[in-house]
Amino acid sequence: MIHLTGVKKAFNQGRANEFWALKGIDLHVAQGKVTVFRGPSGSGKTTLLTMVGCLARPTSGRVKLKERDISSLPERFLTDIRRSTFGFVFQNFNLLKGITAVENVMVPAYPLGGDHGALRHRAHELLDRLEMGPKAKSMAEWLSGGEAQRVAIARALINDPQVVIADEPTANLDSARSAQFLDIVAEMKRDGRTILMTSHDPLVAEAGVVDHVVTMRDGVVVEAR
Ligand SMILES: Nc1ncnc2c1ncn2[C@@H]1O[C@H](COP(=O)(O)OP(=O)(O)OP(=O)(O)O)[C@@H](O)[C@H]1O
Repeated sequence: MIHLTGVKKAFNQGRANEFWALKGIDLHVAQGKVTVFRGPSGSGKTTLLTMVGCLARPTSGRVKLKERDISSLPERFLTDIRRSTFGFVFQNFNLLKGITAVENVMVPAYPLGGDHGALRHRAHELLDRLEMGPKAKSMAEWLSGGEAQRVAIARALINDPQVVIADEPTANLDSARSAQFLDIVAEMKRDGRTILMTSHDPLVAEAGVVDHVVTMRDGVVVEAR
């Protein structure tokens, strides 16, 4: 589904502090599978996810999504593809403060227009599925880490994405909540979604729901299984 060929990414290119975070990645991500990226801090996992999720462009190399080369598309096309194809769960969940949980879930759907009432209904349904119904009207800043995470997951799913990308999703969770998160991953997989996540947590890499583990070091893939 997603093919990376020779993907390199430099930060501060041409300056004294030039740094190559990715040094040539070849990778194939199959549809409907769960892939975990692991490796030491600074090995390039997050940078790679930003390439795959069209959040940034490679310095060189190609990213193909369903046979379409997306690495060279202009920003406005990338924005559309990002919105229609990917859902993101960021490490600190990045919920907007001052608005409720359900309003946070609705935010990524606003640019697509559509009926506000139907959208609110869908957002409530997603929160119910994640057992967050009772907290739907809580302000984001009142939520615990595990609750905020489930709101972030509901938000990632609001546009019915084919691919869900999660950066260190269990970093702020205890073991019970991490296990609960993996159950949610299993459900997303059953729904046919492709899931990509980074994790330092061995429990995540070894979980039964995970199909592929990609190990990175110093901007290259050292093992893929
Ligand atoms: N915007 C940036 N400008 C300069 N350097 C950057 C930038 N973003 C990332 N880097 C560098 O690129 C390298 C890879 O970063 P990345 O966040 O991809 O690593 P990671 O494997 O996800 O690490 P962690 O496990 O700590 O999240 C790091 O050395 C980082 O300092």
